[in-house]
Amino acid sequence: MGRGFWVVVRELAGVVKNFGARPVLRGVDLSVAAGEVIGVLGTNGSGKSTLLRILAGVSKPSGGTASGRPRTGYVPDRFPARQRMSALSYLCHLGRISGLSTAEARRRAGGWLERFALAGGPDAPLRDLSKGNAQKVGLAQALLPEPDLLVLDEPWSGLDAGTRAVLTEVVGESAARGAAVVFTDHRPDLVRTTATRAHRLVDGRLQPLGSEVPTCRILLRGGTDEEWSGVVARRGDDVELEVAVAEREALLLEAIRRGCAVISVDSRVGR
Ligand SMILES: Nc1ncnc2c1ncn2[C@@H]1O[C@H](COP(=O)(O)OP(=O)(O)OP(=O)(O)O)[C@@H](O)[C@H]1O
Repeated sequence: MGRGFWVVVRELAGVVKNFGARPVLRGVDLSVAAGEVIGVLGTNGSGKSTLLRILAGVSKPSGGTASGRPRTGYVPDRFPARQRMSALSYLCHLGRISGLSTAEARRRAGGWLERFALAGGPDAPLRDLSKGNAQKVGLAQALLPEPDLLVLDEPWSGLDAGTRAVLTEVVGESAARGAAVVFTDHRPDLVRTTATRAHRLVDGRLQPLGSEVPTCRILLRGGTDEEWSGVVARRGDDVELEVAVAEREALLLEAIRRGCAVISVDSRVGR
């Protein structure tokens, strides 16, 4: 794989993904070039993980094309690490599968676990790891083969402050050595500061950040059990929605119809 800016490592053209009759991606075009860091924002259920699975090559589009076969490291939104084996043994095993010698796999795996400060050390059994520590092993397995494309699904979530900073450094270093990085997150500020290019996934399509319609956040409490679209977060009885400013009045009327209390309407727009 050639290195350097504008070498496209992976390209999605008109990618559609349906689950049953339900379209989640409706025509996504995305060129991913070596050395760039692409951030993807989107509300819960907007299809970010679906998009990243297709980019990582672990899921096939229902329509359109996904081309390029870079060496890929992928961190899914939930890292499944239920095995009895230690973090180090697990990573060494994956390293050998990806073609590394045992000694090299051990050296790299140990290095990543130390850098991410895995609690319990490299011999900690996978199934005993907390969510954040399992996430560190997930990151280490993705970084192990020095991928040309790093696909990270909400990689900062669940990490402590120190490890979040290390991960930000690692993303920068990966791009500097010529890897492409694509990540998702829910925080527009983090996406803006970390990515060289940022998008928002809306209605199954990618929009460059900044070109999207202005939105506002509305916090509702209680009401009927009907599903909302545009959910950003749920806390107990509270649901936080992000909606286009143009739809604000209609949504507030709907909230009243459903018997919800309107706790706040955040007037910051265009995020
Ligand atoms: N394997 C599947 N089968 C059926 N529906 C699915 C499957 N995977 C995802 N979906 C649906 O596709 C939609 C998009 O899901 P996805 O996980 O991609 O969203 P997301 O933007 O990553 O959400 P979140 O921010 O909550 O992680 C959701 O409605 C989800 O229920």
